[in-house]
Amino acid sequence: MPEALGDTCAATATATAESVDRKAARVTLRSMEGLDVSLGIHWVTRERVERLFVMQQHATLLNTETLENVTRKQCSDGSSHPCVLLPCFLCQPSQIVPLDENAPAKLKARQCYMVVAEADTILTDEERNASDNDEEDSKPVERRAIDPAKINTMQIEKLAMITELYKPLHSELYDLNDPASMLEPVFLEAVESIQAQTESGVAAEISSLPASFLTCLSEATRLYQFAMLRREWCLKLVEELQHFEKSGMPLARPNSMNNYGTILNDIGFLPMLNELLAYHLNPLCKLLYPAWDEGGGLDHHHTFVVQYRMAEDRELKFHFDDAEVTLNVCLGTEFTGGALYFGGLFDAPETHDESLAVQHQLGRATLHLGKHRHAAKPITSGERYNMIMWMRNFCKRYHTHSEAERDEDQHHHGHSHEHGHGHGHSH
Ligand SMILES: O=C(O)CCC(=O)C(=O)O
Ligand SMILES: [Fe+2]
Repeated sequence: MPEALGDTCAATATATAESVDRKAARVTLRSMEGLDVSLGIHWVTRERVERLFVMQQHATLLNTETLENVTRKQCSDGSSHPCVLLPCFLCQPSQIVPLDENAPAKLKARQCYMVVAEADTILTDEERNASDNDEEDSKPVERRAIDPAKINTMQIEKLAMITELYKPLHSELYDLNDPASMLEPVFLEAVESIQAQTESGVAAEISSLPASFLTCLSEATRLYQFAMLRREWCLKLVEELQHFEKSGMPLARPNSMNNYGTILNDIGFLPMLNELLAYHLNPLCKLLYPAWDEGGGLDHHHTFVVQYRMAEDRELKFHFDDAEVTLNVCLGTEFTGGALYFGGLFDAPETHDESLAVQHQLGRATLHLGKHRHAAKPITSGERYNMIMWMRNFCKRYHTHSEAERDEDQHHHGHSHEHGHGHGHSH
C-alpha cells in the first residue's frame, strides 16, 4: 500500500453539501507547516481520487514518507490503510467511502474526509469551473504537487511519542464521551436548545437561550460570558497538565507571548476539542457571531492553556488574537488579580475608548472577537490557569479573499510568528 502512494498526495477534505452531487469533491487542504495553515479550498476530481476516508477530525497534509511511517508505526492491527493522524483511534478503516465511477460519492456535510489523490488532480475553483464548462477540452491541468521539503513532521512525531509513552493521570479528560462530566448543565441546555431550533428549521435566537445562561458584557464589541466548564473537570485538567509537565514529555509553549502553559492540541486533546468546537461552541458562536457562519463556521482552532504564577509570567500585554472568535475559560486554581481588560476592536476606532475589566471565575467562559484588543492584568497572588481556544473559520480566512487581501490580512494578524499562531500586537 505505501508503494501505491508513490505519486499521490494526501489531504483532508471537508465535504460541503455541494460535493454530494458533484463529480468532484471539494476539499480543504492543509499543510503540515504549523498544523493548520491552509493551502486553500480546491477540487479533487473524483475519478482520480484513490481513496476517501472518513476522519474524526481534520487531518493534515502529509507527504508519502510520513504516511508510510505513520501507517507502519501506528496501525498495530496490521491493516495497511494510511492512518493520517497518529492516535490509532482516529483511523476508521470501516469507513472508507466507496468510490464508484458511476455514482456520486455520498459525503456528509461537515464531516471530515481524508483524500488520497494523485497530485495532479487537485484543481483550483477556476480550473474546476473551466473543466465543467468545457468537458471536451482536456487541456492538462497544471501540476500542483506539494513540496515535501516544506512538510514538517515534527508535530506528528511528537504526538506519536506522547501517545506511546505518556500515561495520563485522568484519561477521561481526553474524550467527550460524557459531556455532562465536563460541561455545566446550563451550557448543555443552551446548546441543545440552539440545536433543537436549528433542526426544526427555525433560526435560533439569543432570546431563546435559557434565561440565566448568557451575560452580555458589551453589545458594541460583542463580549459575552457564560458558565461552561464544571469545577471538577477544570481542576483535573490543571492536575493533568502539571502531571504532563513533570513527565518530561516535549511541550510547546502556547505562543510568542506566553512563556508558560501548554498547547492542548499538541498533546492529545485535539480530537476532543474538535468535537467541543463542532458540536457545542460552533452552534453557539453561529448565534452570537453570525458573521463567522460562512462555510463550516468556526471549524478549526488553536487551543492552549496559559499559566501565570508570581515567580513566572504574571500578566499579558495588550494584544489581539489570531482568531475569529476566542474562548477563554478560567480553570482556577487560587489567585487574586489577573482580570482581563478589554479596549475596543482593532478595526473600529470608535470602540477604542472601551475600558472593561472582566474578572475570572472558575469554569466561566469569556467569549470575544479575536480582533477585540485585550490584556491580562498581573496576578497579585497564587496561580492562574485559563484555557484559551482561538477559533477560526477556514473559508473566510483563506478562500473568499484574493491573494493580495490574504497577504494583507496575514500581515495584520502577525502570522509571522513560529507555527503561524503568533499574536497580532495592536499598536
Ligand atoms: O490570560 C488570559 O486569560 C488571556 C490570554 C490571552 O489573551 C491569549 O493568550 O491570547
Ligand atoms: Fe489573547
